[in-house]
Amino acid sequence: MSGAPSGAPNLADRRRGRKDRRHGPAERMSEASNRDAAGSQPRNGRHGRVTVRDLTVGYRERVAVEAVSGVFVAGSLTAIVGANGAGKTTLLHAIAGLIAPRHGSIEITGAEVPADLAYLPQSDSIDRDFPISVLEFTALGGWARIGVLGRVPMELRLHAMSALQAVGLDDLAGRMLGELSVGQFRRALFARVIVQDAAIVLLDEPFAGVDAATSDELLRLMQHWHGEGRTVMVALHDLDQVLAIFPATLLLARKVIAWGETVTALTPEKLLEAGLAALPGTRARSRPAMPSSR
Ligand SMILES: Nc1ncnc2c1ncn2[C@@H]1O[C@H](COP(=O)(O)OP(=O)(O)OP(=O)(O)O)[C@@H](O)[C@H]1O
Repeated sequence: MSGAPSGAPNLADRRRGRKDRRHGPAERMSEASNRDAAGSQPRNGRHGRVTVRDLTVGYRERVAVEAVSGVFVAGSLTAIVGANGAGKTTLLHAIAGLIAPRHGSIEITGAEVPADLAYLPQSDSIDRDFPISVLEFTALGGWARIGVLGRVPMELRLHAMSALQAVGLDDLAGRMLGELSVGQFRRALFARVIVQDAAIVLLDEPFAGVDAATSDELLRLMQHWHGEGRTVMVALHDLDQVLAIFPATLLLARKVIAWGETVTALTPEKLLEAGLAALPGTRARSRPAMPSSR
């Protein structure tokens, strides 16, 4: 990954020759339109492909994600966009295996989960009071290689240090995690993802609340991961950023409003349907409420 060691050297070998050849209804529905501008042929032997079939996820009586079907093709870079409460985090949680589907399924092929799936949560959902240094936190990205209770081997410490360098945080490696600012903590989260070296990367609002320079650097890092052939999904709110950078977009309002090439997914009509104001220069009329949960 960017400026850092490429991580577990045996991952590419493990993935080699694991092309997915399945073609069910979910694939037919969205795969063609979901191919990104860089082409959907993953590079570096990475083939993480996520197929979502009729997925419904909820919390008690509330349905947060309903009947979602589609494919995140290997090597794609997809923005997941929607109003507050649209189900973006819930979908990412379901893909990461943190919440079980109520109905439907998620199939991940070409990658060994959970080790090959990196999830960067919203920063405010992490307890930062845990007594751990920035370096140790970053090294946790390699948990699959060391085991949760194992000692951090020197090779992994070096890898974590190198990842901290890549995000400009090496000077703070010895600091306690709780002492970092919001932007520094976000960089540490990205460093942890670098160490994990996963084929599938899920980012939940990774650029929220950071300054423009930090946001630009982290965006470049994310684009680099995409360039390496990883499958990257990002929940975010900045539509200008989505239009400028993301080849594919999933527009969500509990259900799928649109899923495909960004320029065709983010039309004024579809944005309004999703409860979002239309982009500047487009004809925004009213702003309908989010469809209510059952
Ligand atoms: N732990 C939970 N328990 C109960 N309901 C929840 C829980 N987490 C989310 N929800 C509900 O599920 C729906 C989807 O929430 P989710 O966090 O996935 O939306 P989101 O699109 O990520 O929103 P935001 O942009 O505000 O982060 C919302 O109605 C929310 O209130």
